[in-house]
Amino acid sequence: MKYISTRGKAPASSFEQVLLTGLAPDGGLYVPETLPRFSKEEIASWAGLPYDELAFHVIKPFVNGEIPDEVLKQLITNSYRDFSHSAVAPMRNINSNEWVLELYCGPTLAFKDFALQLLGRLLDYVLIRDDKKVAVLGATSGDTGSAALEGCRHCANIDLFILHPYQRVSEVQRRQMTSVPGENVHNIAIRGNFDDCQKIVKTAFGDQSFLPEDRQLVAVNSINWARIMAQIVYYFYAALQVGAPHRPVSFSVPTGNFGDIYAGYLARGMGLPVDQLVIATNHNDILHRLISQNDYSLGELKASLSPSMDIMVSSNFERYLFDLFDRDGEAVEKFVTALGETQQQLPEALLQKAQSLFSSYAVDDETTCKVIAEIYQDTGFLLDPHTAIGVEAARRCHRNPAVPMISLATAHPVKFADAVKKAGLENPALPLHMQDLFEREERYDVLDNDISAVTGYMRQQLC
Ligand SMILES: Cc1ncc(COP(=O)(O)O)c(C=O)c1O
Ligand SMILES: N[C@@H](CCOP(=O)(O)O)C(=O)O
Repeated sequence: MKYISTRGKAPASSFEQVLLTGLAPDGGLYVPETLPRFSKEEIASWAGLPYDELAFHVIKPFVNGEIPDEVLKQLITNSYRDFSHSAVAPMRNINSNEWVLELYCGPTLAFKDFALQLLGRLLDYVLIRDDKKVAVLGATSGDTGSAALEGCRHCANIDLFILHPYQRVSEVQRRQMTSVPGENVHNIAIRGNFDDCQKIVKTAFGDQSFLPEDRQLVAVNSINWARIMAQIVYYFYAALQVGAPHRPVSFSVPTGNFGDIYAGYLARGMGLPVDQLVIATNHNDILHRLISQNDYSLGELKASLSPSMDIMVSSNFERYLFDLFDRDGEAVEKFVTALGETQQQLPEALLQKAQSLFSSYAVDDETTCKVIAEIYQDTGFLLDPHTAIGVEAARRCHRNPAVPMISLATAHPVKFADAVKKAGLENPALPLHMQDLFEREERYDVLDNDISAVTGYMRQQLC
């Protein structure tokens, strides 16, 4: 298996090459040249497998033998060993055919742990084997940051630089990142929003001349293919529990950078019978506007009660566009680089194609809180605001009630006290391993929204 760029101008790369980078040299994102496809019988034979065993089957074709099977198996098993629930990703029924997939049983209480626990181990293995040192550079709206630090902080060959938007993440999210000890951990608060942080990261990948000679940048955001690869697994895991592959299944996914829902799109391409994928957004609704009104234009990024989804420039949408545009890299580049300059529209036939799989819905803060309160009252289950948006969008968009609808629960409510309080409910207690979070020392620096401020800072720390 080779990986190619969505802009069509970069040489094909191996798994190890895409693991150890971020963007392709032409500014595009890597995708597999061809997607592995599993037969119905093969998928059916995985019913009842423990999470890690299923993950090995799904992930193996993407690694292409570049890591020996036995090693890969062990890295996967170790990644999910310490999750707080034996099912790793437990499923909960909230109404007749409505399900919630709990993806927050990892160490940092968000779905990011599924990929970043594995990414940290894959990097550690490859870097030690090849005797290489790298600098990880990531942007976070709150959850990727702590999951990346937790996944990679033990790797001696990695220095970690995580940018978060100053005063725009929740207090628990900030403390989870800024209280991580270690000489190799560098938290930077940027005076700007998440899109600003992500732009700095992408610009730095494009010109790495600021790094010492023996270093290269590696991404921990979902621009790194390995992130997406690991996130495909739980779509299979959940679907198998409600009767797939013998019946279709739908998913509702709280969406920001489009990584999570893109993983669901790939699961479908690999043979999982997915009927509907619901794009659930907060008022930063560029993707909802595109799907519902064919309006792909930047609006003002406004803070919400679901801060992790305060994103407008949705990185992985480019990967989907690459397929939608029949893998025409030039057309993709033209479409995505015009964002911000003009209002972009899809040709009608392509919009209809997108709409045949994707539905979308945007949920405001008030409704988010109402849903948190209602679901708690009806089921005793406390949702975080991102999950509440997914559940509401699922209810609004579910086309066929006979098809199970699974909403992805992407974070634990304890991370978002503001929303829980505004819903009139009490915030749950922090889990045992985070009990002293509010007493831990915090370390971070605040920098202007300026690429040279960040690259200068990184150079100073690395030299
Ligand atoms: C809790 C939570 N939910 C949903 C999302 C959206 O996921 P994606 O960016 O993959 O669309 C994020 C962050 O991206 C998140 O942290
Ligand atoms: N919501 C994310 C934003 C970054 O998304 P990623 O999936 O590309 O890492 C966060 O919490 O940081």
